[in-house]
Amino acid sequence: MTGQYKLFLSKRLVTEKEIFSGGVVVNESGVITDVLNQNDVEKWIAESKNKIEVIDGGECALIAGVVDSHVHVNEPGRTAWEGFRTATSAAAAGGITTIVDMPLNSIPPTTTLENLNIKANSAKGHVYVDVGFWGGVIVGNDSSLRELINAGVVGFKCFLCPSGVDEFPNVSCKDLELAFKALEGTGSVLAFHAELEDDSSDKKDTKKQDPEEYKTYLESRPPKMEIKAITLITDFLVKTNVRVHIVHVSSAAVVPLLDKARAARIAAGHDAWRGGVTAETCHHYLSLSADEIPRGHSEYKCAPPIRDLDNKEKLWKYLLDDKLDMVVSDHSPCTPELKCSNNLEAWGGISSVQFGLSLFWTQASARNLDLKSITKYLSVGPAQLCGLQNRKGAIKPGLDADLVFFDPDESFVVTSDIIRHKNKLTPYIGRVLKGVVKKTYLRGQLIYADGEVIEQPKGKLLLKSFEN
Ligand SMILES: NC(=O)NC(NC(N)=O)C(=O)[O-]
Ligand SMILES: [Zn+2]
Ligand SMILES: [Zn+2]
Repeated sequence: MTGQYKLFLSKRLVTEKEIFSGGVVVNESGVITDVLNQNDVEKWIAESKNKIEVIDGGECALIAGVVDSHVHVNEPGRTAWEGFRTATSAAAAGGITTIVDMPLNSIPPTTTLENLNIKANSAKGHVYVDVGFWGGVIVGNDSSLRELINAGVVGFKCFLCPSGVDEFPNVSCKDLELAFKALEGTGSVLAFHAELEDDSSDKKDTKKQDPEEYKTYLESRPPKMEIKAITLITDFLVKTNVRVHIVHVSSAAVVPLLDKARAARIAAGHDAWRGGVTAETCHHYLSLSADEIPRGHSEYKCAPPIRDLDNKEKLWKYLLDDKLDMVVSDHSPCTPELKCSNNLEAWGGISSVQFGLSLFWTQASARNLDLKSITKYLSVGPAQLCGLQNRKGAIKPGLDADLVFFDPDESFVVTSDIIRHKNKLTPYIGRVLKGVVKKTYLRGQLIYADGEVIEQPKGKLLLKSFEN
């Protein structure tokens, strides 16, 4: 075999199962060929007939690149909110090697093959990390779903309540029936924004309350809205074999309902991962709580909302009990003027893609979790959701060498000059986070080093007609 091999060394190499001193061998195509323990490293070097470049991270942990399966890039159409260059350079700086773009907020939305191609063409040549794409299910586009699958979308997102943008209308039960029918047998996944309007009489009239207080917004979207949505979805689950995923679970109260639905599907012999019923939560729900949100600061506003401390602790418990499958950013930025002090009127969405890994590690390390938790919840889980498990998400032979040298013991302060998102507004300004990304590699190639993103974007679009 000719060609340049790379050998990445670390005293703390993190696989799905172990942390040990060893090395990762990467071939000239950027694929991992071997994962070696310390004894085998010496042997491999001695016996290798290949030219080898050794990249020694020393005490820095070597982890799999993070897969963030929930990112709104907004280009084209709302490029002032976020674009491919800025979002993917923030991702690279944050140890993320794959993002998956959500189908809404860009214009047009990713709801037809033509629209997907428009989006992919605006991304092409401008991505520093690999980018996958979600399609959207909206009113009346069921006939477009199969061709979007054939083009390579990872799955579909739909809304059960207004999405915040007119061009992405929420679906009714009738639309869902058509969508499930179109997706049956494809292996694709339908992801739900699971909030359903609650019209019960005991709902607080938030119009009479101070709109700058976060509590006012929080009370306008009670856990009941999430429960109602999950109840509707689980009613569908008995009628379909399609994989279902719940995005951004906020209320811990829905987790037992999902668990029950999953158990029923598994008992019925459903052989998809997790019985085809999966759920994610987000860094903001695991890092923040409603009581710490200052008045008039809508950079904390997202839907569903950040809830109280007790809810946050329950989400952590469910995550560690394997009742939630992954943690993602739901990076959904906008221009500063849309983040006004009125929490009822401001845009709902939190910007954070660059900080997900360190946000998670700040919390996880304080809870005595080890580095394998990062791989499990931030890489393996999202990769599996998106059908990328044979390419992305872990350090093992056959997968892309998407690797990060990460110092888990060092801390940093979030300041606006280090933020690479297009708009710098984020709830995390001034916070001290634990865990610093030193270097990020995509398919074995350096894409970020010590504060600098390497020019010449090397990312691929994970679509059939755009790869290579
Ligand atoms: N239109 C949006 O970007 N919505 C997003 N906004 C949030 N989560 O606040 C989402 O994922 O629902
Ligand atoms: Zn959503
Ligand atoms: Zn989102």
